[in-house]
Amino acid sequence: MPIHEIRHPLVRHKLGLMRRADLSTKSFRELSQEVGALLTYEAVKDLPLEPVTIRGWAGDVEVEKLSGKKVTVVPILRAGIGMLDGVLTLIPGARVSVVGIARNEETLEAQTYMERLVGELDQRLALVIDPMLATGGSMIATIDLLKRAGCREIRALVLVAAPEGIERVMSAHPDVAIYAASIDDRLNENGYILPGLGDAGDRIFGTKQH
Ligand SMILES: O=P(O)(O)OC[C@H]1O[C@H](OP(=O)(O)OP(=O)(O)O)[C@H](O)[C@@H]1O
Ligand SMILES: O=c1cc[nH]c(=O)[nH]1
Ligand SMILES: [Mg+2]
Repeated sequence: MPIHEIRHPLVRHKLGLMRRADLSTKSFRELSQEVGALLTYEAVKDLPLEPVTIRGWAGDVEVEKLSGKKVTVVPILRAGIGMLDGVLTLIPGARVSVVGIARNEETLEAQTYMERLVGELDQRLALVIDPMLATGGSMIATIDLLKRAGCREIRALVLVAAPEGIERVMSAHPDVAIYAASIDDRLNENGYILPGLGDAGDRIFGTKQH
């Protein structure tokens, strides 16, 4: 499955604002939601529709409505929460499956500490959301557990992705499409994305140590 870098001017502008080191927590949070919504718009552009006839102002008219594809949004704690409301703005009826994963800052290994999935996963499109795809460990662990739970249709939505992480996810899960607002240059020696956004969880939750 391909990687989609969303090169829309609104996405590029908003992501550019997020890269400012002195951006407030409030603005970083708002922009995470906005870019999350714009990524969603792209990621679900093939949702199935069905025709339905309704009574319009000049008589009957055939319109299209979503044919009821079930969706679950899967925020990876913590930072994925920062995109959740943006996704739900466009898909308000989606069920939310929460996965808690923290990266060990020394080994960079993803450690799962919580898993609360909704039902009927075999019938749902899962949209996994996390601002950062760095080594790819957290995303792979999430996709692994969704597949173990029966999910067959999974898409990953991230604000920034590193080429190293994209490659790992694509080779572990070639069926999963990735939607990114930006594919950045590389990882640094601590596993942070360059130029990146810094620690997205800290910036969304305001836990950054000064
Ligand atoms: O691709 P990876 O190398 O796995 O790194 C990316 C992960 O790291 C960050 O989470 P972190 O572990 O810092 O947790 P947090 O969201 O609770 O801050 C980020 O939100 C991703 O989940
Ligand atoms: O650059 C990075 C890498 C992992 N997690 C983050 O929050 N930022
Ligand atoms: Mg963090």
